[in-house]
Amino acid sequence: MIDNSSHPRARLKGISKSYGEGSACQEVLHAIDLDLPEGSLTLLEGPSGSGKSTVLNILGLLDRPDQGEIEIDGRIIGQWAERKLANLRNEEIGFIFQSADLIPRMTALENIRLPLDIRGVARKEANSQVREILDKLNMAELASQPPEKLSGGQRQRVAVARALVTRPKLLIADEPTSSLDGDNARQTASAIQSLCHELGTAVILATHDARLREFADRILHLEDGKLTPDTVTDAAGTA
Ligand SMILES: Nc1ncnc2c1ncn2[C@@H]1O[C@H](COP(=O)(O)OP(=O)(O)OP(=O)(O)O)[C@@H](O)[C@H]1O
Repeated sequence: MIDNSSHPRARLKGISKSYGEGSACQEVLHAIDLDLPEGSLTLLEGPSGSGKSTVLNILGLLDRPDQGEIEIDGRIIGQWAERKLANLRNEEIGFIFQSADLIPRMTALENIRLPLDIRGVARKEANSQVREILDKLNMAELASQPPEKLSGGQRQRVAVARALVTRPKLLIADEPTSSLDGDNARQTASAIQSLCHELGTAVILATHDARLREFADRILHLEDGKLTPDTVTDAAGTA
């Protein structure tokens, strides 16, 4: 059940981040605020170098901000130790990158099952969870195929399933469709959208790909260190 009355799945408050020192210092993010509600897909657009990956790395607890607060499902992260960050990341955050990075010599089913195997989920239960997610993505017939027998789009949808099989609270997707053609990009975005709505996962997806706009619940634009609602969707009242 989606309950937007409670705290968002992830929240950034007053986040600033600079790289370099002295005269080479460049402020990439300036006092960014961002809420990612349960079961919603937020598209993050912005020119190359505007800091989209930096936002995702901070949300994914892979990088620390210079200033500001990160909140994941109501917990303020503050100065948590690396081990605690790694645990939270493994248990509650899923990642999808430009390349699917599936393990060769393992079938699609085994690749998707890997995060469940690592958690020690019993084989029968894990297989049934994988089959459930493959069914939802209309990919059941691909379960026994190794990555080299899959198309680029199918591989990326396997990566989507692998990222979501553990039902993370937050999904971070960095340019997940940039290597795909139109149909495959749309099918991958559609897979992310339908699973995030169904599982209640908050998704943030950074992209240059305007084809993905139709799948977004909200579009944000990052430029000059600031995050603003996209003017078109804002005017339509959906941002
Ligand atoms: N580890 C780092 N050290 C120094 N500078 C960095 C580092 N990471 C990012 N930057 C700089 O910060 C700026 C933002 O980079 P970032 O990768 O977040 O942008 P982006 O919007 O994701 O770009 P793209 O769309 O090209 O992937 C760039 O100028 C980049 O060179």
